[in-house]
Amino acid sequence: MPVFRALSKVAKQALLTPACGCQSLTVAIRNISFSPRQVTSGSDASFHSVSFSETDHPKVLITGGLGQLGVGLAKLLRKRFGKNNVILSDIRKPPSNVFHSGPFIYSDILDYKNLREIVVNNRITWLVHYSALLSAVGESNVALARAVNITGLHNILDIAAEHGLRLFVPSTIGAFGPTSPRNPTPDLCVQRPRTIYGVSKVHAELMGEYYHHRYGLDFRCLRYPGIISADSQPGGGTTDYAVQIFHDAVKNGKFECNLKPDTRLPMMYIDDCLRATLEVMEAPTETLSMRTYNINAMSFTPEELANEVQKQLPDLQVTYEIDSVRQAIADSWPMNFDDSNARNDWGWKHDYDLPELVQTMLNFIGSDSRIAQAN
Ligand SMILES: NC(=O)C1=CN([C@@H]2O[C@H](COP(=O)(O)OP(=O)(O)OC[C@H]3O[C@@H](n4cnc5c(N)ncnc54)[C@H](O)[C@@H]3O)[C@@H](O)[C@H]2O)C=CC1
Ligand SMILES: CC(=O)[C@H](N)C(=O)O
Repeated sequence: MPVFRALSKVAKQALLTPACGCQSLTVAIRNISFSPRQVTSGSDASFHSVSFSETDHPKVLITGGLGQLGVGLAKLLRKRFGKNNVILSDIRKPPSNVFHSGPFIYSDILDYKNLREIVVNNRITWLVHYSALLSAVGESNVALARAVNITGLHNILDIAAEHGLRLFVPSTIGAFGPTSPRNPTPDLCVQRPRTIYGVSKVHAELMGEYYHHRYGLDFRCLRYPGIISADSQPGGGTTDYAVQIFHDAVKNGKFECNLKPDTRLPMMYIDDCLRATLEVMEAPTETLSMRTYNINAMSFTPEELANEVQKQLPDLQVTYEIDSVRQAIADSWPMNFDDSNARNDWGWKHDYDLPELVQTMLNFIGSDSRIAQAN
C-alpha cells in the first residue's frame, strides 16, 4: 500500500528524531506530489472560555454527517464558529432542511483524492470523522464495514497528517469485548472485541495514537456510550432500542424490545455527547494525558428504562423478542463505563441522568407528534 511505502521512506529519519511532544517531524504521508509538511505538536486551542475572532475560527469538515450525530454536531459547531465554517458531508442526499441550514458537500471517504480536494479547497483545519457502519449493520455486511471503517479511516488519517488538521474520531463502548472488565470498564484494559465494528474502532484508536506519537497528528478520540436522540434516527446499532422505545411509546403505546430486560449498557443523551466532543476538541493539549478517553453519563437496562418511561406513560406495554446477534454483542460490551480520566483531565461532566433523559425525549417526541397530528 502506498502509505506504508511512503512511511518507510521517512521511517529512518523519524526514528532518529524523538517522539513528538516537543519536536517537529517532516513527514511525507502519501506517495504523491505535495511538499513535505512540518508537523508540530504545539496547540493554541483553549477550553470553555475561548472566544474566536472571525479570523481564527477553525474550519471544520464533518464526514458521515447525515447520520444520527452529524447534523446536531454541525448545529452546535455552527453556533460557536459561524455557519460557513462548518461543512457537513456524506454520500447520501441531504433532506432539504439540512441542505438549507449550512454548507453541505458530497464526500465518499473511500475516495482519497476527493477528500484531499475538499480539505484543500475549503482550507479545513478540523476534521470530525463520523462515517462508519455501526455494530449490528456491520455484522450484516463485514466487507463494507471493513472498507468504510478501516480503509476509510486510513484515508482520513493520511489527509489529516498531510494537512496538519486536528482530527476527532469517535470510538465506542463496542471497542471492548467479553474479556474486558465490564463493570466498570476503565480506559486502559484488555480490548478484544468480537464485532468488525469493535475491531475497526480499536484499530482507529491505535492508529490515531500511533500517528500522534510518531508524526505529531493532533488526534483526539472519545469512546461514546450508546447515544440517545429524539430528532435523528440511529444507524443500525445494538443500543438503538433505547431510542426506538420513545417513538413507539408515544405513537403506539407498545414497544417490542430486541434485548433482554436485564441487559445493562452505558448510555448518554445526544446533547451531552456533542458538547463533550466540542470540549475535547477545544481542550488545551497540555490537559490531555491521553488521546482516547471513555465518556459516560448513565447506565441502565431495558427494564429500568421502560419503568422510567412508564412513570410518564403508565399504559406503555413492553414485550421482549430477542435478536440473537444484538444480544450477543450487548453481552460482550461494558455494563458501566469508567470515565474518571476525562473528568479529571479536561473537566468532562454530563448534564443528563435517566429521569432528565426520559422527560426530555418524551417532551420532544410528544410535541413533534402533536404538531404532526395538527397538520
Ligand atoms: N450513535 C451512537 O450511539 C454511537 C456512535 N458512535 C460513533 O459516532 C459516529 C457517528 O455515529 P452515527 O451518526 O450514529 O452513525 P450513523 O450510522 O447514523 O451515520 C454514519 C454515516 O456515515 C455515512 N457513510 C457510510 N459510508 C460512507 C462513506 N463511504 N463515505 C462517507 N460517509 C459514509 C452514512 O451515510 C451515514 O450517514 C460513528 O463513527 C460511530 O461509530 C460511537 C458510539 C455510539
Ligand atoms: C454504542 C455504539 O457504538 C452504537 N450505538 C452501536 O450500538 O453500534
